[in-house]
Amino acid sequence: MRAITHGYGSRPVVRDVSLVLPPGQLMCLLGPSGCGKTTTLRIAAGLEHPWTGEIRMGGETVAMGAEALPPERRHIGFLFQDFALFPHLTVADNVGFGITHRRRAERRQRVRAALDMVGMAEHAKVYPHTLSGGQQQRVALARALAPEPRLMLLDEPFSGLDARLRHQIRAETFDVLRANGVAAVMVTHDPEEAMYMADRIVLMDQGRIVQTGDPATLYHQPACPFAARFFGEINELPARVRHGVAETPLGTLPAPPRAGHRDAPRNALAMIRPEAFVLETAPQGDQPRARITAIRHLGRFHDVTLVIADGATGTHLHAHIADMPPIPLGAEVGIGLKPAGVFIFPADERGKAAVLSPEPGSVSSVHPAL
Ligand SMILES: Nc1ncnc2c1ncn2[C@@H]1O[C@H](COP(=O)(O)OP(=O)(O)OP(=O)(O)O)[C@@H](O)[C@H]1O
Repeated sequence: MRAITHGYGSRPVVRDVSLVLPPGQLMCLLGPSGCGKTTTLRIAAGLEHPWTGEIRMGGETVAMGAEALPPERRHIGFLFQDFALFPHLTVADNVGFGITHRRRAERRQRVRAALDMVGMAEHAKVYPHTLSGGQQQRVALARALAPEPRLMLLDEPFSGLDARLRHQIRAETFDVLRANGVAAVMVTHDPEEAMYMADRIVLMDQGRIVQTGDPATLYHQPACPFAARFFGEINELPARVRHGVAETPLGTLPAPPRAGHRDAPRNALAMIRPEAFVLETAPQGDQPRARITAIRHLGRFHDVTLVIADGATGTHLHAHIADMPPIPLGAEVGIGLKPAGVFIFPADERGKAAVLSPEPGSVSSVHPAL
């Protein structure tokens, strides 16, 4: 997909999007509601004709300008949230629905193979209403895979399922796609789901691609404040950068060149993931300090609220501490930071507006844009 722009009426909702999906890989389009994920998927499917740009599949141009191959000739499988199986057809007939043009013996063999893939072969003769939600989802996956598509498109396929089933079905879907080497593009607004499923995540905002990369890159090297915020709660502090060093309320931190390497100090934003904090019970010398005002045990870690003396009200920060030392509420601790969870951005980068705290010097941790 190259330089695709598309919209509804005169309003563009997908802007200059280019994507490359290597064979057998799973790509997730991730972003907040309305950012253009589904429209991008529909363009790939041939359900929307892009205003501009080109789409190629396996070396063949399937859309360019007014010329476009219809969806049924693109050899694409679909799995959407409302995967509606046909209630009056058996499981086997549902799965065979998209391959009725093939010879009978071949069709039977494909249906059998597709049901085997998802572990539903023994349910071939029953009707969908006798199956659980998870089983129905497996049948829908088998139906999508039966025609041996060269590409699978999945749009929030697990969002109708409750949390436990969702985890199970997404793991099964991932295994089936992987085992069969099926290339797939999946739309989700859930960063955790994208990180679980994707070889490559494409993060979108307002119709544009913000960042593309493997899950670790997006989490550990966010390209902008929006990308940093999208993957979870993050603390935000004002900073001033000069000569590659950021002055923050938590002391000086190294800053990348683009955050400010000129002589004149530049306003910047320091973003700190909660898990980047290290608490020192015996602060040393001029080490930055904070007071502990709340400790909540959340299973895998403690959520610790810290207040640093910064302005009249102090600044609240949230730390996630896996091995919580025995520290009483109200104690003062030294603050250390693991560099991998600290990002410094120029204050004028995208997302600047959200940098401002609701009240001067108050809560500066921000929840993901879900
Ligand atoms: N058929 C349509 N006609 C007019 N506007 C549309 C149509 N489909 C989508 N839009 C608008 O285009 C924008 C992008 O929608 P799209 O469904 O692609 O986003 P999305 O990222 O998939 O969001 P969601 O997760 O909420 O589905 C939204 O503002 C949406 O309201």
